[in-house]
Amino acid sequence: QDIQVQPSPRQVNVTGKSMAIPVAFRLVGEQEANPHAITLLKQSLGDRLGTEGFPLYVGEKGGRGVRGVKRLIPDHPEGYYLSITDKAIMLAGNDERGTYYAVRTFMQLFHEGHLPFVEIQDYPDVRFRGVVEGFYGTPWSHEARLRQLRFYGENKLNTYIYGPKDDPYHSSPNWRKPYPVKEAARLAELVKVADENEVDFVWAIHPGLDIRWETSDRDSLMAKFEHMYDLGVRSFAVFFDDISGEGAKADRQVELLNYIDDHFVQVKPDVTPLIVCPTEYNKGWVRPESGYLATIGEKLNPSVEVMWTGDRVISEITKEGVEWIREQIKRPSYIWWNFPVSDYVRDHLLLGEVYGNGKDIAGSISGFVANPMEWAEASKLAIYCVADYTWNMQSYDRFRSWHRAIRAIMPENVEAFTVFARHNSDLGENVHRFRREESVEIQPVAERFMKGYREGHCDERDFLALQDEFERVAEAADLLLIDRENEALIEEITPWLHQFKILGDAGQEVLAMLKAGERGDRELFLRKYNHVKALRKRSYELERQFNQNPYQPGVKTGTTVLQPLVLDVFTEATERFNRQNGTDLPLLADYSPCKLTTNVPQLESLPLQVYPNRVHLTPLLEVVKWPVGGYLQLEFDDAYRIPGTRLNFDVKGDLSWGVMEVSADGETWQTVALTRDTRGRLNGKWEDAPVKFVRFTNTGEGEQQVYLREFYVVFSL
Ligand SMILES: CCCCNC1=N[C@@H]2[C@@H](O)[C@H](O)[C@@H](CO)O[C@@H]2S1
Repeated sequence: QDIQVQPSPRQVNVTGKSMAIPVAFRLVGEQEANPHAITLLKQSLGDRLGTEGFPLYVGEKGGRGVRGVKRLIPDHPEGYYLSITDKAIMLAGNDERGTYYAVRTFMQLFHEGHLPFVEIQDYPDVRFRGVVEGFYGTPWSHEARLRQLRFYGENKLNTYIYGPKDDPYHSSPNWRKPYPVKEAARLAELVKVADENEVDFVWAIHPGLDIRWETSDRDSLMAKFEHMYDLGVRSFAVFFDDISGEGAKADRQVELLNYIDDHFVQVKPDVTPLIVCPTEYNKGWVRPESGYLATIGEKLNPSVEVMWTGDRVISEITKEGVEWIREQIKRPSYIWWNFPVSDYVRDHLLLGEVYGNGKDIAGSISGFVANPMEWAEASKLAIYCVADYTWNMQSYDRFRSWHRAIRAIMPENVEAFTVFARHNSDLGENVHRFRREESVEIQPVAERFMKGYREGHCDERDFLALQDEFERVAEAADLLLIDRENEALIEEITPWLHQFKILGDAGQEVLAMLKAGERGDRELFLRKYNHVKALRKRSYELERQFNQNPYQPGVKTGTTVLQPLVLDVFTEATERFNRQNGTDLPLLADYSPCKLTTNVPQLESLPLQVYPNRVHLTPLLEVVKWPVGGYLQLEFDDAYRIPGTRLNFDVKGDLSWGVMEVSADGETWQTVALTRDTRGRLNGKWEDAPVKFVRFTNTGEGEQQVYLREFYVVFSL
């Protein structure tokens, strides 16, 4: 079909003919139709809309204006029937939202002064579709949220769940308190703009960190919901994720949730179904012996929606997986998809395609919301694709959707943003071992070229292809840095654009270095060598200056193919030069003086943040279950003194179950005395003979549940 509608409609019949856009439309049905749909029509048709001209019928099934097409309207929530003929235009919704969506589709049919004669019957696969602002880190700004809600209206997403972990009035300590006046007014404005864009604004509460199972806290929660209801909120959620202890008890949670459902949701005339985030929210964390999910499945009111992230915290959603959980909770699950969220790989941007989820899962889920990055505008790439996928799964095409998302978000710089997004999509090593494709087109060329170069021949065609790619990288960075069409987006990604420019330059220069080496041109080789070293230093300085945070500070780009290629070519060319000229030009420092071993499942692939004299474990956001005998060990490349070490597990009790030890040989160990400071952190040091190993072990009687807030070791020769 030559018409481009986002998301892809279900059933489209085009006749191939079209008509010039009428100069005037006679609007029929204005009084009865969804007012937001009428407002949208007026915005897009302006003064062409009036009481004279080409007939334009709009309204919900049963309305006078659309009486004739009643049986053509799909009988599904949010469904609509649209037809354009040389006689009239019909925009007929199965319900109010359907009418609104018919208008959204209609607005996309205007093309070069013409309207195609077309008949569309359309409705969404998934009932609740949208975004959950549920990440750790800087919550989105008010302006960013307003832009998001309008974006959801354009893309037929009907749900925005407000649940930023770092909002103290959403979570502890102030979930019991009403919002201060200013914040309350902003939330009220968000609700209003959400309504205008036919988006349910779902306000979530996260009480589990300190909730007491008494009527006083239950009443506090009900009062808070009433306060939010007064602000205009009509959709509510309770999050019990990422907690341990009292708050994690299933029967207590169910008792509270059923109470809220019975005494609030079901008694209010206009509140949508309650949504809950269970504590066991992915299959990897299910403990059958706990009976947690069984309690939810059997005792929680069937009208309550239960969220689920899949087989793991970060995972692709499969038919098998959603059918499994459906059995457990005795209802379809409401998917919280942890993509493009990057709060566990904060130095990376996730701008790649949306793929890996089944196209056959619609029958077993009630909702699908994406948890985005703290970078609101940059998250729109994935959100656009999720809108397409959840509306019409069968016809979803990951590349087509991604490419149309880029055109929608950066119409003036499609090529440049495509290059940038293509090389900023993988996460790198991370604790969840979740990876995404990156640099897919150039990867085979890079691999083949490097293999050939190592074997002594440099394939000219591949060389030129790589050179061309690095030139495009450098060009894209500069074009985007001066882009003014989407300033909010450029502001978010500027650190990564600077890093991308350096990568493009470095790529071209290492290839020039290689050529100079092949030609035996020492002087040129040394010039290029020094330039690459300088670029590398600038790259490190960017890393230290931008996007600083306690988790993954810094700015990474092209980490899966392009950066390793630059490093490989540089290393190979420099080693050859040193051999040919008897020189000892240093290589680029990229080794790590320390490696981690552990038998704690959740810590297995935990990346380390290595600095000149300190090594940090990447803090974790989730609760870590630390089994008896569980240990975490750092092995250094040399023997060092340990002037300081610090750990913070954010647990209330003492840490008598744990012991910190050091060793020179990995055989004999000495205990390090730890002292607790005023903020509950445990500090220690080892001033005796230098050691190569530092480890922490649970020598207690039972499994411990801790937060890995901070764990670092200062080492020095
Ligand atoms: C079933 C839905 C509950 C999901 N709750 C989650 N909480 C955390 C989120 O705040 C994080 O952004 C996410 C990614 O780190 O991990 C988990 S996913």
